Amino acid sequence: MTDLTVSRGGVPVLEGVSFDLAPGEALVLRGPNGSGKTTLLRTVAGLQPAQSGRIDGAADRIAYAAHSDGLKAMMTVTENLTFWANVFGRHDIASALRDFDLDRLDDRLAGALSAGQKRRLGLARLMVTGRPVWVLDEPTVSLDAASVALFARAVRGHLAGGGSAIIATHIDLCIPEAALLDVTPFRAAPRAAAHDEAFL
Ligand SMILES: Nc1ncnc2c1ncn2[C@@H]1O[C@H](COP(=O)(O)OP(=O)(O)OP(=O)(O)O)[C@@H](O)[C@H]1O
Repeated sequence: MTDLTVSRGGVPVLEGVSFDLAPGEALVLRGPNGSGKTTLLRTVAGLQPAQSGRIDGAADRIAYAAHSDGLKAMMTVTENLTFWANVFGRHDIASALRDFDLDRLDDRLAGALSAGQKRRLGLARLMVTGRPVWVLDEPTVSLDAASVALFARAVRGHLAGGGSAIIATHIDLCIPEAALLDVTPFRAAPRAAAHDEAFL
């Protein structure tokens, strides 16, 4: 990513953000609430255009996990993972079930899972996509300490297999391979237009 400016509602949020992410590398985004981490991740994932700058090598390589778990409530755990695997032309869900400790919940409806179990299933979806770049927004919300450790292990396994990850989080994930990027210095200066919209 080179010299990116990202915006919300037409107002620049972060300016001049550049970073590289090679296979096997992870980047943890830090910054206070409202500083622009979600906006940056959504832009990198191609869900919204960059205001300026360049994003190379991201298209079709990213699996994005947002704040919501993106589950089908009336499908079982197995059916949800199978659905996502098939969307990405893949079939193996066994390792995702195992790595996120979902084996014993495999035939439960997603709508009947606890918040932390739903989150584990939402994250397990990443594994079945086969996509090399994981873009994750606050992935550990609702997770207990044991599940955070499961998640960190899954990320490290992904990195060891040549994958990469960009993760916005407020907690220490204990992923020693990860570099940190504090977005605070890249916050856009307040624009006159943002304050002059007196008639909105
Ligand atoms: N539609 C919009 N128009 C203008 N500003 C917006 C709009 N949506 C969000 N914002 C602002 O953009 C800024 C960046 O929000 P963003 O969600 O990227 O922050 P964040 O770093 O992910 O925060 P958090 O840690 O709370 O999740 C915030 O100040 C937010 O209020």
